[in-house]
Amino acid sequence: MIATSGLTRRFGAVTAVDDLTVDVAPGVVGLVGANGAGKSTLLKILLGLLPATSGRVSVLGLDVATAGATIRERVGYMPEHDCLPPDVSATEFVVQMARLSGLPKTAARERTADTLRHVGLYEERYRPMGGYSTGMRQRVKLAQALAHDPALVLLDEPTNGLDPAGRDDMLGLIRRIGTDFGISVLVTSHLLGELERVCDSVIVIDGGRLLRSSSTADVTAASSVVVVEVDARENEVAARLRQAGLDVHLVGRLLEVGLRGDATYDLVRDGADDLGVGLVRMERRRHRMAELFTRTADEGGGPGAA
Ligand SMILES: Nc1ncnc2c1ncn2[C@@H]1O[C@H](COP(=O)(O)OP(=O)(O)OP(=O)(O)O)[C@@H](O)[C@H]1O
Repeated sequence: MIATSGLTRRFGAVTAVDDLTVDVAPGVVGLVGANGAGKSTLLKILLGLLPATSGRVSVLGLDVATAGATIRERVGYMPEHDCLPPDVSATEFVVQMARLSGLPKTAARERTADTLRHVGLYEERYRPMGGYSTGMRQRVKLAQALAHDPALVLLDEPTNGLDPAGRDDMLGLIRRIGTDFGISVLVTSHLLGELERVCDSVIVIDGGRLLRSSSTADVTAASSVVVVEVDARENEVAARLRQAGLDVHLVGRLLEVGLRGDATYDLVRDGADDLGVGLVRMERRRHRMAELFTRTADEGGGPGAA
């Protein structure tokens, strides 16, 4: 979907993107980095809006240096900053953007209605955007990126300024762009935790340099720890399970039990039952990407994962 080789972009003394070589497969891909890491600069280079200082980049198999206009026909872009005219409605705006992308009038109207419905804007779509909440504005920005049915969308910090419920909605929408419509997504955020929930893979950059590029499934594979929560007397349950030959650590009120095959689950259930204690939760822990990247940061001075 995207390939860069030795990509570098300097602004005077600042190197915003520094010798970046990365191959991005189709799917929903996260690009994470602290503020100033070079994410927006990279997106603008991918769109052919900003020339690289050196190195090569291709998007959808096309060379950005020579095929910028063709790439922009097939790629949607949601910029980070607010860019919506306050005195027009979402419908008028998205129709206009779709027409600028080359759709005929009727097709532009139809696509606009579909896309605005998809992002969850209904009767509000006829009101001037100046009165919209941040969440509604982010949805319009997303809709205009999708209006011309692109093969790939580049989303720059789409959860910025949203409250937790708004973030969840936006992350759900992003996931569905990939799964329901088969459109590849490159989405940036400074929060790794939110990207791991919706992305097939994540690229981490810091100071314009590649720190890591990994598939989410590889990183978040199941660990060998079963987390157990009981409704009382966790110390006694822990002792009981140790007697049964299991490794148990008490962390606050939770028991972390080392997995020894499927029999572990039966031993935990029986142990709690013997003591007359209720079992609230028993689940195999999954690694979180943040753990891995925090270790990387400790070793190499990269960004803290949130
Ligand atoms: N047009 C420009 N002129 C000068 N310096 C710039 C320009 N654009 C970006 N930079 C610098 O390049 C570095 C990377 O900026 P960039 O906006 O790409 O980071 P980012 O990861 O997108 O962060 P943010 O989320 O804060 O926008 C920063 O140090 C920034 O100040």
